[in-house]
Amino acid sequence: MGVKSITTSSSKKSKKQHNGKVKKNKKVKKVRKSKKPKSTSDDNEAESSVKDDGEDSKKASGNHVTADGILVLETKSDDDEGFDDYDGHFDNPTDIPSTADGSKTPSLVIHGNENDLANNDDYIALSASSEDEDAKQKEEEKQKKEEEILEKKQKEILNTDYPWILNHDHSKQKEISDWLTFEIKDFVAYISPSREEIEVRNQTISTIREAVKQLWPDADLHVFGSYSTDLYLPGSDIDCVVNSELGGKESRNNLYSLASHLKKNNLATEIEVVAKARVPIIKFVEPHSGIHIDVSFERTNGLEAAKLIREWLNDTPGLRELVLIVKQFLHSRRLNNVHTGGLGGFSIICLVFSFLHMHPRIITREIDPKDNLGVLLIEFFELYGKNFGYDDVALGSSDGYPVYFPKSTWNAIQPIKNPFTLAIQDPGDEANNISRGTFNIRDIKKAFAGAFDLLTNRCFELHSATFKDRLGKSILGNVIKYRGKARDFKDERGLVLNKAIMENENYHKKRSRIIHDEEFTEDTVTSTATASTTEDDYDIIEPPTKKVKTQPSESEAKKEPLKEKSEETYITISSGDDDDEDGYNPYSL
Ligand SMILES: Nc1ncnc2c1ncn2[C@@H]1O[C@H](COP(=O)(O)OP(=O)(O)OP(=O)(O)O)[C@@H](O)[C@H]1O
Ligand SMILES: [Mg+2]
Repeated sequence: MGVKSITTSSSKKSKKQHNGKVKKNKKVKKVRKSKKPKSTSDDNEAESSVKDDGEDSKKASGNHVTADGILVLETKSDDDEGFDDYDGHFDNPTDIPSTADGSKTPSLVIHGNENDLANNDDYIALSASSEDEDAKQKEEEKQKKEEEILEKKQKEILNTDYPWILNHDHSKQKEISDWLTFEIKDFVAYISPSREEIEVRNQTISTIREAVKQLWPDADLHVFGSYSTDLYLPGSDIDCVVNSELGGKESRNNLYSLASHLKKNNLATEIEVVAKARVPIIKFVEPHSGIHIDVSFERTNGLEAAKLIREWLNDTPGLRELVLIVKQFLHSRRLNNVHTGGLGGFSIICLVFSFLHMHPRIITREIDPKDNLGVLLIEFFELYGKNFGYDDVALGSSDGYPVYFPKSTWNAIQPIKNPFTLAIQDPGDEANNISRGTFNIRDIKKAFAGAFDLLTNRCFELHSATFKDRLGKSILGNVIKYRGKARDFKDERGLVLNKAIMENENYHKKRSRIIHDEEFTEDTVTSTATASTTEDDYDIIEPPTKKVKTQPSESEAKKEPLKEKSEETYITISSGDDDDEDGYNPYSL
């Protein structure tokens, strides 16, 4: 089922606009990264090697470089992070003016077939044979010309910002919304990982894990975040966590020990130790792959979240596509970095998940999300750019499904100093607002609203253009750009195993076995105790606390239409232990 027109009216779940009384954001302190730290006595013990490094260390911030070249950040800013040469400015490839205030957005309805080829003087009359040949020749010439124009335009865009349209021309689509849907799919295919990229990530994780185990035999390294959910862009970092039997690896000294150990083994450059943060981490670049790695310590919440997000992906068609587009959109505007008030990957996932699960036309099965990604993207921008009531509404979940609730009833975030903030309840911890760092919601909202205007204007413009003028044009290119290394369009996630996913599945399987075994032991102990005390009629034995698995609720049953269609291409890869899979299938997404 496809939607054949774009309307602006369907996603007005909350019409409350912010009141405009927004305090100016505090300026974020910039901390200069030490790109080429001086390498000195590598042999020093990590703990003792934390020394002052001249003038830098005298800064009030307390940031300094250790003797073995590790940057220690007492305060942290990541605003120079990024994986390509984005300039942070919005370069509109078509120079279509945006309706700056976003208030007068035209309602967009695509009419009949004015642009059909049949209306473009393509009619060839049947008559005498010489005329036939003439007409045929003319037609061939015309086609040749069109191909030349397309080729020329495609050559031009090689150096521009929307390479996903190369050899993927959808300009002849009757419905503009379908054109945008195809472009979104092409973009996702374009940035999806190749076999080599997955292998490099797998290898990188293995190498770091070995090094961690070498230093701490009681510890292991697990991956969470976008690599373990297949929601990574080509340059995304890998989020890892070190957990240990003895615990305590998050101590300041241990952080330095690991940083130093990785450096000595040539496994880390550009190392930063963020020891004082709420979640202490080490950040570095693995030099062989060039991948940015974040390592946190002694936590399991990210591992839980990874499993949950994979379940969301399985149950929510369109989630992966829209998340990747929104990530890229925010990245190219440098609005994705939580350290500078941006919107992080986890928050983006929650916003899109909530949007899709509460969309009236998806709930009622009126539309198939995969066939309507274009309309949905526009409506996502409309909702969070124009209509969402940031002042009053929080996003949360109930029975595993997203809900809205009043911010005023969320005790954990009281008192609310600035009402114009995004509040998203962590699905794994109801006291945690995962978007509390997103203090720049004003710019994010503005960017979303601008994207809505740009996309709808572009759709209008291309709708009334001739097919000749549409050739080589992009709709999506009006709001996102990609300036990484040239890529092919191969999504090879089905060809090679993503070890982070497999290991996360194994981790959860193992954990549920442990819980089961514990319960079983408790049951056995209890029944033994019961048996041995049967003669003692008055001994009351408390039943063991059971971990109750939630039954699917009524609302879950209603959500059935969001389940992925089974006729999709399905390639399974054996992880060596079939039992350990949680049903995640990259090619069904
Ligand atoms: N504010 C937060 N509170 C609790 N956990 C968080 C928070 N932010 C991130 N996390 C955890 O860290 C993981 C990675 O978060 P992140 O924002 O880096 O998203 P990501 O999917 O890895 O995106 P990206 O590819 O942009 O890095 C999340 O899946 C979540 O488990
Ligand atoms: Mg991440």
